This record gives sequence, C-alpha cells and structure tokens, in this order.
Amino acid sequence: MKISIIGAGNVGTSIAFAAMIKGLADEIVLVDVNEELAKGHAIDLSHGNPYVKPVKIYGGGYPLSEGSNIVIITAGRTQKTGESRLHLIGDNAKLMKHIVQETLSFSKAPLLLIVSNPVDVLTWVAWKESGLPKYRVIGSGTTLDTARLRQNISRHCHLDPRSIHAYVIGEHGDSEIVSWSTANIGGVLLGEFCDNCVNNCQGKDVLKKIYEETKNAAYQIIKKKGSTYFGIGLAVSKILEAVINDSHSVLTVSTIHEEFEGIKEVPFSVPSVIGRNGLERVLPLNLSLEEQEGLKKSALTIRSVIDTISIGGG
Ligand SMILES: NC(=O)C1=CN([C@@H]2O[C@H](COP(=O)(O)OP(=O)(O)OC[C@H]3O[C@@H](n4cnc5c(N)ncnc54)[C@H](O)[C@@H]3O)[C@@H](O)[C@H]2O)C=CC1
Ligand SMILES: CC(=O)C(=O)O
Repeated sequence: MKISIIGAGNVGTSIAFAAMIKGLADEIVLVDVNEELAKGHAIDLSHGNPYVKPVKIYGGGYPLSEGSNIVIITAGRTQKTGESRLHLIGDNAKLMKHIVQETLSFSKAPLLLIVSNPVDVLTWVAWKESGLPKYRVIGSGTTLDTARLRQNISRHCHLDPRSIHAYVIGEHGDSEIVSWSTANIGGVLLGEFCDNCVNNCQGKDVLKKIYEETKNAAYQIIKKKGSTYFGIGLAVSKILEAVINDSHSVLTVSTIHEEFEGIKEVPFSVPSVIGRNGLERVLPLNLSLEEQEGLKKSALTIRSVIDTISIGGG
C-alpha cells in the first residue's frame, strides 16, 4: 500500500504522523513544491520507525509518487483570520487542477482523497479534472466537524465521544448542519436522552451552543495558533483506515451526488460507507423538515461556488 501526500505542510505531515502511528501503510511519500521541506519532514518522521510498524517514508517531487494506491491532496493556501474556507477558491481551484494533472501522470487510477479547502468544491474540481469515477474521489468533508461535534457533546454530557453517534452534514463550512433528529447516545435518541438526564441543562439552547462551537471551531483555532492540523490528521487517518482495512466504516465524507433536490452534480457530506474501493454507498437520511431545508441550502451554497469557476478553460 503506497500512499502519497501532496503538500508536506502542517496538514500533510499530521496525516503522515497519524498514519505511521496507526501502521496503515507500507510506503508513505511526501510531495511538495518545496522538495527540501518534504525531504526534511520525511527524514524526521522516519526516525520514529523503531517505535511503530516500520514504514518506508521519503519525500521530494512528484515523480516519487509513481504507482500510488492512494493520493491525498493537502496542498493549498490556508485561511487568514476572518476568511471563510470559500474565500480560498480563487487560489486553490487552479492549484488543484494542476496537482491532479501532475498526480495522474505518475499514478494511473489512484483513490484521490481531497483535504485542501474549500474541500467540497475542490473534490468536485478533482473529480472533473481526473475523469475518475465518483466513488474514487472523496473529500474529507465533515469528518472533522463530526469529530468536533461528538467531542463537544461528550464534554457536555460527560460521556465517551465514541459512544455518541451524531453527524455534521452538508458543507465543510459555514452552511453545515447537524442531523439532530438522528443523533443518539448508545442507541437512545438525543431528545429522549436529554429528557432523562439529571444535568438539568437548557436542552435546545445547549444544542445551539454546541452547534455554534462545532461550526466555528476552525475560526477559534486559527485565531489562536494560525491553522488547524492535528484534528484533520486523525480524521483523515480514519478514512485511510476504512479504505486500507476495507472496514466499511460509516463516515461523513464529501462525495459527488449526481442529483440532490434538483441540484446537479453537487459534492457534500452525509453518512457514507467507505471501503477498499472508496465510496460504497450513501446512507438514507431521516431528517426533520428544518434539517432537510438546511441541507438543501448547504448544497446550493456549494453548487453556487462551483458555478463561478470554469474548468477546462483555465
Ligand atoms: N478539510 C479540512 O478539514 C481541513 C483542510 N485544511 C486545508 O488544508 C490545506 C493545507 O493546510 P496546511 O497544511 O496548514 O498548509 P501549509 O501552508 O502548512 O502547507 C501547504 C503546503 O502545500 C505546498 N504546496 C503548494 N503548492 C503545491 C503544489 N503545486 N504541489 C505540491 N505542494 C504544494 C506548500 O509548499 C506547503 O508546504 C489548506 O487549504 C487548509 O485550508 C486544513 C485543515 C482542515
Ligand atoms: C481549516 C479547516 O477547514 C478546519 O479546521 O475545519
């Protein structure tokens, strides 16, 4: 299993570190326009080999990625304080197009895993540019937001986040929503859990606060330390795990929906089954009317940005 990570910055190296610790790959390649940076990070990471399942790890330019099974794209500009992810589209769409071309000249039909922002729109760009089937082009989508949501609920309810089954769906961005009507703790729907809880908190207000904290987490972190990378490193390692171990895990990745509520070819996240070949299927959603409306708005937000960029013509 050869994995190449395009972009050996904070996110790319965090993914490599997490994948190494989990023993996921035989070979990890870090590719960056700054080849020295990629080489330096690879050497540094390789010094951890005696303490994990050893992996061949090296870094440099695109030719090193030849014959990759999975290519993870993390290259791109990051948000400045106050900028939304969608602000990055002007710079990062062009870059994505170039990276996909470079990547495919060295690997025939890899699974493409897109992480650069705005991740939904760029997943669509990568899919169009690559000509790969939809199930082979996956965005990290709201896997990170879902993790943040579960962590925030866990902190509030004093429960193990792994026992909380709740999902952020839609855009990885400001229009994302929570599928509260399906959220459950150990099989008990959240509403019922709250009704029987001894904490006596202000139910709806608390959910609103948890949603805002989840949605705005990246802004808060960027304000404090400039960018986010550890959380996404672990989130992407979970997607890798699902593919490499063919574990059929349910994850909120971003994939292209042929048609949704009359919107054509739109990428967004919903709980989806991930295995060796990529996307296996999207699960049916049982949303409230308000949530359905919210998801449609989110899909429209993404599609309207896609409509502003031109592919093929430059
Ligand atoms: N989807 C998600 O949940 C998340 C996405 N991100 C996104 O990930 C992206 C990367 O973030 P960081 O790693 O923090 O940025 P960074 O600035 O640390 O790293 C980006 C790297 O890409 C490299 N690069 C630029 N052009 C390249 C090219 N043509 N080929 C190969 N490498 C190239 C740069 O030299 C740099 O080393 C950003 O767009 C950011 O918004 C960040 C966190 C979470
Ligand atoms: C930067 C980003 O997309 C995040 O941390 O959610």
